[in-house]
Amino acid sequence: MSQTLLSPEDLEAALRNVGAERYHNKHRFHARQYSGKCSFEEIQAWALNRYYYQSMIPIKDAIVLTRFTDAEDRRQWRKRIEDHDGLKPGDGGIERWLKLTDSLGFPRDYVESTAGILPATRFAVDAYVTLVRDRSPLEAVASSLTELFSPNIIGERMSGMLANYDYVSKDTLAYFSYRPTQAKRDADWALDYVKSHATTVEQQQAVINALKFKCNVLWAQLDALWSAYVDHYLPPDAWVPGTIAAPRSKAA
Ligand SMILES: O=C(O)c1cc(C(=O)O)c2c(n1)C(=O)C(=O)c1cc(C(=O)O)[nH]c1-2
Repeated sequence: MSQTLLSPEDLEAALRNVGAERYHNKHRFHARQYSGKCSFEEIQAWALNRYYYQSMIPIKDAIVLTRFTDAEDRRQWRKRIEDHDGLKPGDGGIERWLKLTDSLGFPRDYVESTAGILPATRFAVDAYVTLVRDRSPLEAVASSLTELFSPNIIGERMSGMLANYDYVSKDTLAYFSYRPTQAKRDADWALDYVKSHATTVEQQQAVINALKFKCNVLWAQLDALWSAYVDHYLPPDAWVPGTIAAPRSKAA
C-alpha cells in the first residue's frame, strides 16, 4: 500500500497495473470462450447471466449521476445511460444484448425476468450498484475504470467467437461493435476525473481499491459461470441447459 502521494501519471500507472493483474481477461473462462472451447450451453449461460450486468449498468449510472453536483459532470455521465437505454425503443445496448440472447434461443421475457441467473451474478452486480451509491463519487467514477481495459478483451472475445462458433455472427454480436468507442470516450473522461480529483494519499488509495473491487465484480461472475456450467455444479433455480431456450438447431 502506497503511503506517499503519487503524481497524476504515477496514479494512472498504478491503476493500469490493477488491470494488468486483475482484469477478467486473465480469467480461464475468457480463454475458454475466445478459443472456441465453450459448449453452446456455456455461451447461452454466459449471455443469460451477463444480461443482468447489462441491465443494471444504466441504473448504476443513474445513481452516479445523482451524486455529481457539477452540471458538466452530469452532462458527460448521462451519455452512458443513453448508450445502454438508447434514445428510443428498439435502440441501445440492452436491446442489442437481447438480440444476442434471442439468437441463442432464449425467450425475452425469461431473460428480462432474470429468474435463471446465478446467485453470484446477482450478488456481484448488486455489490457494484451498492458501491456507487454508498462510497464517494470519486470512488464511483474510479470503479468504472475497468473500461480502460475493455476494448482489448472485447476485440479478443469478438474475433475468437466469430472464428470459432458458427452460430454467432457480426450481427448477433453487434453489441460489442459499439462498445470500444463508447468505452474509450468514457474511460478517458473518468481517468482525467480521477487523476484531477484524487489529490490526497487516502483518496488515491480509495480509487485504487475501488478499481480492485470492480475487477472482483467481473471476476466473480466468470467464477460462477465456470462452477455452474463447466463444472456442472448448478445452484438452485439457475437455468438448466436444455430447458427454456429453443433447441440449437432452431435457435441458431
Ligand atoms: O465485455 C466486457 O468485458 C466488458 C467489460 C466492462 C468492464 O470492464 O467493466 C464493461 C463492459 N463490457 C460493457 O459492455 C459495459 O457496458 C460496461 C459498463 C461498465 C461500467 O463499469 O460502467 N463496464 C462495462
